[in-house]
Amino acid sequence: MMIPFYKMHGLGNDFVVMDERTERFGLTPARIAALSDRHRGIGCDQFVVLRPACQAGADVFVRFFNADGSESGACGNASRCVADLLRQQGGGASPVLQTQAGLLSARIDAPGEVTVDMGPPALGWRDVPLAREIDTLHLPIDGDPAAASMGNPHVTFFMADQPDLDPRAAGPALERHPLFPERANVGFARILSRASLRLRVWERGSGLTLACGSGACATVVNAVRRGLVDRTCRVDMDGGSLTITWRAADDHVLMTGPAATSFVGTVDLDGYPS
Ligand SMILES: N[C@@H](CCC[C@H](N)C(=O)O)C(=O)O
Repeated sequence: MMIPFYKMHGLGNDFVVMDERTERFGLTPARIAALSDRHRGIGCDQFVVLRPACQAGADVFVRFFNADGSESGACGNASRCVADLLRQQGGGASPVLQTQAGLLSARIDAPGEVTVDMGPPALGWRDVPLAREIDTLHLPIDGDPAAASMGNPHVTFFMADQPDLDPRAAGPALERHPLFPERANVGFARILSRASLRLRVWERGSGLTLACGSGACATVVNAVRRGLVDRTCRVDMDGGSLTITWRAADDHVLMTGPAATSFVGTVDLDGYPS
């Protein structure tokens, strides 16, 4: 069965997008993991499935899966890509995405340049979630990280005056630290100024990526909570930069950055586990 797919990326955080709005393709976690494999499949950090929206006001229902087949409630970079894909397909300038984390309003600023309202962060220990009641601003882990949810769990380490740390060293163990019952995305941030920071992220279920949109949002939220940056902050990642604004008026986090289509292809699903 030959199935079309879109290969897209946001700052090098790359996605396979499959459109199940008219037909289902039997995309089990095992099949998604096999298709996401960079050696034996198409290859991607996240696998994105489009379904018909079932909530009033939404244009499409979007589900995000990591390369290991696990599902995530949010993916910032893929949200910008889906908004831009809808534009390419003739949609309007303000698409609304239904996600597991709620409705996300997007704005096409220019072709391939998108702002997504990622909604308010969730800062309670049950929201992240953490395994027990702890102040999310100071977790009892070496390095004094902070935690926040942007629809998915993030922990942020602020690395004072250190050269870029390789997240592959500490990331895997921290992702599965007993404090995080649903695992966590692990960010290593270095403050550059009141309006900019450097970030590398070890992603739950995918490993080191070139950029992480929800991670950029969570990091700015945690940096503002610690009094380290202003509410609008540029986040420089290996693949490029995003602008994040944590709006005081309504607590929403806005993420602005690029969305790109690499190529469109077809794949024979019969060769993959069901
Ligand atoms: N790359 C993403 C985040 C993807 C999901 C994450 N790995 C998770 O499991 O929560 C982004 O751009 O936000």
